[in-house]
Amino acid sequence: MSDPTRPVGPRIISIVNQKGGVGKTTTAINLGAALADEGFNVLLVDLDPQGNASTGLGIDPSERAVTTYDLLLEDADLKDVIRPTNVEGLVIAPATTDLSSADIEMMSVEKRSFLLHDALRQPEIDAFALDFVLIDCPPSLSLLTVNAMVASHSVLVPLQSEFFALEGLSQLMLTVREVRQTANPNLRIEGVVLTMYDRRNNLSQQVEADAREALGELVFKTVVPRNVRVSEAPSFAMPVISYDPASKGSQAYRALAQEMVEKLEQTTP
Ligand SMILES: Nc1ncnc2c1ncn2[C@@H]1O[C@H](COP(=O)(O)OP(=O)(O)OP(=O)(O)O)[C@@H](O)[C@H]1O
Repeated sequence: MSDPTRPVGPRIISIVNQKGGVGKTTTAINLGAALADEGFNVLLVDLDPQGNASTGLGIDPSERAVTTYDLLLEDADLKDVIRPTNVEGLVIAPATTDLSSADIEMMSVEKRSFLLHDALRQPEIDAFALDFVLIDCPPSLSLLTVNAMVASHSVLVPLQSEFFALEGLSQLMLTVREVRQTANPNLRIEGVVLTMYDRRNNLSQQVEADAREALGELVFKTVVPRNVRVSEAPSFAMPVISYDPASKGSQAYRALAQEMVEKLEQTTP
Protein backbone atom coordinates (compact mmCIF):
# COMPACT_ATOMS: atom_id res chain seq x y z
CA MET A 1 0.00 0.00 0.00
CA SER A 2 1.38 3.42 -0.79
CA ASP A 3 1.46 5.76 2.16
CA PRO A 4 -0.48 8.97 1.60
CA THR A 5 1.29 10.58 4.54
CA ARG A 6 4.71 10.83 2.95
CA PRO A 7 5.74 12.17 -0.43
CA VAL A 8 9.19 10.50 -0.54
CA GLY A 9 10.67 7.55 1.32
CA PRO A 10 9.48 5.93 4.52
CA ARG A 11 8.61 7.86 7.66
CA ILE A 12 11.37 7.06 10.13
CA ILE A 13 10.37 7.05 13.79
CA SER A 14 12.67 6.48 16.77
CA ILE A 15 11.08 4.87 19.80
CA VAL A 16 12.93 6.50 22.66
CA ASN A 17 12.95 6.68 26.43
CA GLN A 18 16.18 6.45 28.37
CA LYS A 19 14.29 4.77 31.22
CA GLY A 20 14.47 0.99 31.10
CA GLY A 21 11.45 -1.28 30.88
CA VAL A 22 8.87 1.33 29.86
CA GLY A 23 7.60 -0.51 26.77
CA LYS A 24 9.87 0.67 23.92
CA THR A 25 10.43 -2.81 22.46
CA THR A 26 6.82 -3.85 23.04
CA THR A 27 5.66 -0.70 21.24
CA ALA A 28 8.13 -1.17 18.39
CA ILE A 29 6.99 -4.75 17.77
CA ASN A 30 3.27 -4.19 18.19
CA LEU A 31 2.94 -0.80 16.54
CA GLY A 32 5.02 -2.24 13.67
CA ALA A 33 2.75 -5.28 13.41
CA ALA A 34 -0.41 -3.15 13.62
CA LEU A 35 0.84 -0.83 10.85
CA ALA A 36 1.74 -3.88 8.74
CA ASP A 37 -1.74 -5.24 9.35
CA GLU A 38 -3.14 -1.96 7.99
CA GLY A 39 -1.27 -2.72 4.76
CA PHE A 40 1.85 -0.63 5.32
CA ASN A 41 5.35 -1.97 4.71
CA VAL A 42 7.32 -1.61 7.92
CA LEU A 43 10.97 -2.09 8.85
CA LEU A 44 11.81 -2.48 12.53
CA VAL A 45 15.43 -1.51 13.19
CA ASP A 46 16.64 -3.09 16.42
CA LEU A 47 19.22 -0.69 17.84
CA ASP A 48 19.11 -2.09 21.37
CA PRO A 49 22.06 -4.39 22.16
CA GLN A 50 19.67 -6.51 24.29
CA GLY A 51 18.07 -7.56 20.98
CA ASN A 52 14.64 -8.17 22.51
CA ALA A 53 12.76 -6.94 19.45
CA SER A 54 14.75 -9.40 17.35
CA THR A 55 14.05 -12.43 19.56
CA GLY A 56 10.45 -11.25 20.08
CA LEU A 57 9.97 -11.53 16.33
CA GLY A 58 11.58 -14.94 16.01
CA ILE A 59 15.22 -14.15 15.21
CA ASP A 60 17.45 -16.74 16.88
CA PRO A 61 20.21 -14.85 18.75
CA SER A 62 22.62 -17.80 18.50
CA GLU A 63 22.52 -17.56 14.71
CA ARG A 64 25.41 -15.49 13.28
CA ALA A 65 23.19 -13.14 11.36
CA VAL A 66 24.27 -9.90 9.72
CA THR A 67 22.96 -7.29 12.14
CA THR A 68 22.60 -3.59 12.77
CA TYR A 69 26.15 -3.68 14.17
CA ASP A 70 27.39 -4.62 10.68
CA LEU A 71 25.11 -1.99 9.17
CA LEU A 72 26.57 0.77 11.34
CA LEU A 73 30.18 -0.26 11.72
CA GLU A 74 31.02 -2.65 8.88
CA ASP A 75 29.27 -0.89 5.98
CA ALA A 76 27.00 -3.91 5.44
CA ASP A 77 24.35 -3.66 2.75
CA LEU A 78 20.84 -3.06 4.06
CA LYS A 79 19.55 -5.97 1.96
CA ASP A 80 21.88 -8.36 3.80
CA VAL A 81 20.70 -7.14 7.20
CA ILE A 82 16.93 -7.04 6.64
CA ARG A 83 15.12 -10.28 7.45
CA PRO A 84 11.50 -11.35 7.12
CA THR A 85 9.39 -11.94 10.24
CA ASN A 86 6.33 -14.11 10.61
CA VAL A 87 4.18 -10.98 10.18
CA GLU A 88 3.40 -10.13 6.57
CA GLY A 89 4.58 -6.61 5.75
CA LEU A 90 6.95 -6.40 8.73
CA VAL A 91 10.68 -6.94 8.24
CA ILE A 92 13.46 -6.51 10.77
CA ALA A 93 17.07 -5.43 10.96
CA PRO A 94 18.15 -7.50 14.00
CA ALA A 95 20.59 -6.49 16.74
CA THR A 96 23.38 -8.26 18.61
CA THR A 97 25.14 -7.50 21.86
CA ASP A 98 28.11 -6.33 19.72
CA LEU A 99 26.21 -3.05 19.43
CA SER A 100 27.24 -2.17 22.96
CA SER A 101 30.92 -2.24 21.96
CA ALA A 102 33.03 0.87 22.24
CA ASP A 103 33.84 1.05 18.50
CA ILE A 104 31.18 3.65 17.89
CA GLU A 105 32.44 5.89 20.68
CA MET A 106 35.88 6.00 19.12
CA MET A 107 34.79 7.42 15.78
CA SER A 108 35.02 11.06 14.86
CA VAL A 109 32.11 13.18 16.09
CA GLU A 110 31.03 14.13 12.56
CA LYS A 111 30.83 10.54 11.41
CA ARG A 112 29.52 8.70 14.42
CA SER A 113 26.14 10.45 14.74
CA PHE A 114 25.27 9.85 11.10
CA LEU A 115 25.98 6.10 10.85
CA LEU A 116 22.34 5.03 10.84
CA HIS A 117 21.24 8.06 8.84
CA ASP A 118 23.62 7.09 6.05
CA ALA A 119 22.80 3.38 6.27
CA LEU A 120 19.05 4.03 5.90
CA ARG A 121 19.66 6.19 2.86
CA GLN A 122 21.31 3.42 0.85
CA PRO A 123 19.50 3.48 -2.52
CA GLU A 124 18.62 -0.19 -2.15
CA ILE A 125 16.11 0.70 0.58
CA ASP A 126 13.74 1.63 -2.26
CA ALA A 127 13.42 -2.05 -3.16
CA PHE A 128 11.58 -2.67 0.11
CA ALA A 129 8.95 0.00 -0.69
CA LEU A 130 8.81 0.88 2.98
CA ASP A 131 6.16 3.14 4.44
CA PHE A 132 7.51 3.20 7.99
CA VAL A 133 10.81 2.52 9.74
CA LEU A 134 10.54 2.10 13.52
CA ILE A 135 13.79 2.18 15.49
CA ASP A 136 13.84 0.42 18.86
CA CYS A 137 16.38 2.35 20.94
CA PRO A 138 18.35 1.24 24.00
CA PRO A 139 17.45 2.58 27.47
CA SER A 140 19.94 5.44 27.33
CA LEU A 141 20.61 8.69 25.51
CA SER A 142 23.81 7.18 24.14
CA LEU A 143 25.29 7.52 20.68
CA LEU A 144 23.02 4.74 19.45
CA THR A 145 19.95 6.77 20.43
CA VAL A 146 21.48 9.92 18.95
CA ASN A 147 22.09 7.96 15.73
CA ALA A 148 18.43 6.98 15.70
CA MET A 149 17.29 10.58 16.25
CA VAL A 150 19.61 11.93 13.56
CA ALA A 151 18.22 9.36 11.10
CA SER A 152 14.56 10.00 12.00
CA HIS A 153 11.69 12.27 11.09
CA SER A 154 10.30 11.97 14.58
CA VAL A 155 10.51 10.53 18.07
CA LEU A 156 7.80 8.46 19.74
CA VAL A 157 8.07 8.22 23.52
CA PRO A 158 6.48 5.36 25.49
CA LEU A 159 5.72 6.54 29.02
CA GLN A 160 5.05 3.91 31.65
CA SER A 161 2.03 4.72 33.81
CA GLU A 162 4.13 4.50 36.97
CA PHE A 163 5.90 6.58 39.60
CA PHE A 164 8.47 9.02 38.21
CA ALA A 165 7.20 8.52 34.64
CA LEU A 166 7.68 12.16 33.72
CA GLU A 167 11.10 12.38 35.32
CA GLY A 168 13.74 12.16 32.67
CA LEU A 169 11.47 13.57 29.96
CA SER A 170 13.13 16.97 30.20
CA GLN A 171 16.53 15.34 29.63
CA LEU A 172 15.09 13.51 26.62
CA MET A 173 13.66 16.77 25.24
CA LEU A 174 17.06 18.44 25.74
CA THR A 175 18.67 15.72 23.65
CA VAL A 176 16.01 16.22 20.96
CA ARG A 177 16.80 19.95 20.99
CA GLU A 178 20.55 19.29 20.71
CA VAL A 179 20.01 16.93 17.78
CA ARG A 180 17.82 19.59 16.12
CA GLN A 181 20.51 22.22 16.60
CA THR A 182 23.41 20.09 15.42
CA ALA A 183 22.24 17.52 12.92
CA ASN A 184 18.52 17.19 12.21
CA PRO A 185 16.61 20.51 12.37
CA ASN A 186 13.31 18.92 11.33
CA LEU A 187 13.15 16.27 14.05
CA ARG A 188 9.62 16.23 15.47
CA ILE A 189 7.89 14.58 18.39
CA GLU A 190 5.49 12.02 16.93
CA GLY A 191 3.83 11.64 20.30
CA VAL A 192 3.94 10.23 23.79
CA VAL A 193 2.07 7.00 24.50
CA LEU A 194 1.09 5.87 27.98
CA THR A 195 1.96 2.20 28.46
CA MET A 196 1.07 -0.47 31.04
CA TYR A 197 -1.97 1.59 32.04
CA ASP A 198 -4.15 0.17 34.80
CA ARG A 199 -7.63 1.71 34.83
CA ARG A 200 -8.28 0.48 38.38
CA ASN A 201 -5.21 2.20 39.69
CA ASN A 202 -5.32 5.85 40.74
CA LEU A 203 -1.63 6.16 39.97
CA SER A 204 -2.18 5.44 36.27
CA GLN A 205 -4.90 8.08 36.17
CA GLN A 206 -2.67 10.57 37.96
CA VAL A 207 0.25 9.95 35.56
CA GLU A 208 -2.13 10.36 32.62
CA ALA A 209 -3.53 13.63 34.00
CA ASP A 210 -0.01 14.97 34.66
CA ALA A 211 1.24 13.95 31.22
CA ARG A 212 -1.75 15.51 29.43
CA GLU A 213 -1.38 18.71 31.44
CA ALA A 214 2.36 18.97 30.78
CA LEU A 215 2.43 17.78 27.18
CA GLY A 216 -1.07 18.49 25.85
CA GLU A 217 -1.73 17.29 22.30
CA LEU A 218 1.57 15.44 22.19
CA VAL A 219 0.04 12.65 24.27
CA PHE A 220 -1.81 10.10 22.16
CA LYS A 221 -5.47 9.62 23.08
CA THR A 222 -4.87 5.87 22.92
CA VAL A 223 -3.38 4.37 26.06
CA VAL A 224 -1.91 0.87 26.15
CA PRO A 225 -3.27 -1.13 29.09
CA ARG A 226 -1.23 -3.48 31.21
CA ASN A 227 -2.25 -6.77 29.67
CA VAL A 228 -0.75 -10.17 30.35
CA ARG A 229 -1.23 -11.25 26.71
CA VAL A 230 1.14 -8.44 25.65
CA SER A 231 3.87 -9.76 27.94
CA GLU A 232 3.31 -13.40 26.93
CA ALA A 233 3.46 -12.84 23.17
CA PRO A 234 7.28 -12.44 22.80
CA SER A 235 7.90 -15.92 24.26
CA PHE A 236 5.98 -17.22 21.26
CA ALA A 237 7.99 -14.93 18.94
CA MET A 238 4.81 -13.09 18.00
CA PRO A 239 3.32 -9.64 18.34
CA VAL A 240 0.22 -9.61 20.50
CA ILE A 241 -1.95 -8.81 17.51
CA SER A 242 -1.10 -12.28 16.12
CA TYR A 243 -0.88 -14.06 19.48
CA ASP A 244 -4.25 -12.85 20.78
CA PRO A 245 -5.97 -10.55 18.29
CA ALA A 246 -8.97 -9.94 20.56
CA SER A 247 -6.93 -8.97 23.62
CA LYS A 248 -7.03 -5.46 25.05
CA GLY A 249 -3.33 -5.04 24.25
CA SER A 250 -3.87 -5.96 20.62
CA GLN A 251 -6.81 -3.56 20.32
CA ALA A 252 -4.78 -0.76 21.87
CA TYR A 253 -1.83 -1.14 19.50
CA ARG A 254 -4.21 -1.22 16.52
CA ALA A 255 -5.88 1.95 17.79
CA LEU A 256 -2.48 3.57 18.31
CA ALA A 257 -1.44 2.76 14.72
CA GLN A 258 -4.68 4.25 13.40
CA GLU A 259 -4.40 7.35 15.55
CA MET A 260 -0.81 7.91 14.46
CA VAL A 261 -1.62 7.53 10.76
CA GLU A 262 -4.63 9.87 11.09
CA LYS A 263 -2.49 12.47 12.86
CA LEU A 264 0.10 12.20 10.09
CA GLU A 265 -2.56 12.63 7.41
CA GLN A 266 -3.75 15.79 9.13
CA THR A 267 -0.31 17.32 9.57
CA THR A 268 1.42 16.33 6.31
CA PRO A 269 0.67 18.69 3.45
N1 LIG B 1 1.16 -3.29 27.95
C1 LIG B 1 1.87 -4.18 28.63
N2 LIG B 1 1.27 -5.08 29.43
C2 LIG B 1 1.97 -5.99 30.15
N3 LIG B 1 3.31 -6.08 30.10
C3 LIG B 1 3.97 -5.20 29.33
C4 LIG B 1 3.29 -4.21 28.55
N4 LIG B 1 4.23 -3.48 27.88
C5 LIG B 1 5.41 -4.00 28.22
N5 LIG B 1 5.27 -5.02 29.09
C6 LIG B 1 6.35 -5.84 29.70
O1 LIG B 1 7.22 -4.96 30.39
C7 LIG B 1 8.57 -5.37 30.24
C8 LIG B 1 9.38 -4.20 29.63
O2 LIG B 1 8.86 -3.93 28.34
P1 LIG B 1 9.82 -3.59 27.12
O3 LIG B 1 10.90 -4.62 27.00
O4 LIG B 1 8.98 -3.35 25.95
O5 LIG B 1 10.46 -2.24 27.65
P2 LIG B 1 11.72 -1.45 27.07
O6 LIG B 1 11.49 -0.02 27.38
O7 LIG B 1 11.96 -1.80 25.66
O8 LIG B 1 12.88 -2.07 27.96
P3 LIG B 1 14.46 -1.77 27.83
O9 LIG B 1 14.62 -0.39 28.35
O10 LIG B 1 15.09 -2.80 28.69
O11 LIG B 1 14.83 -1.87 26.40
C9 LIG B 1 8.54 -6.61 29.35
O12 LIG B 1 8.57 -7.74 30.16
C10 LIG B 1 7.21 -6.51 28.63
O13 LIG B 1 6.68 -7.77 28.27
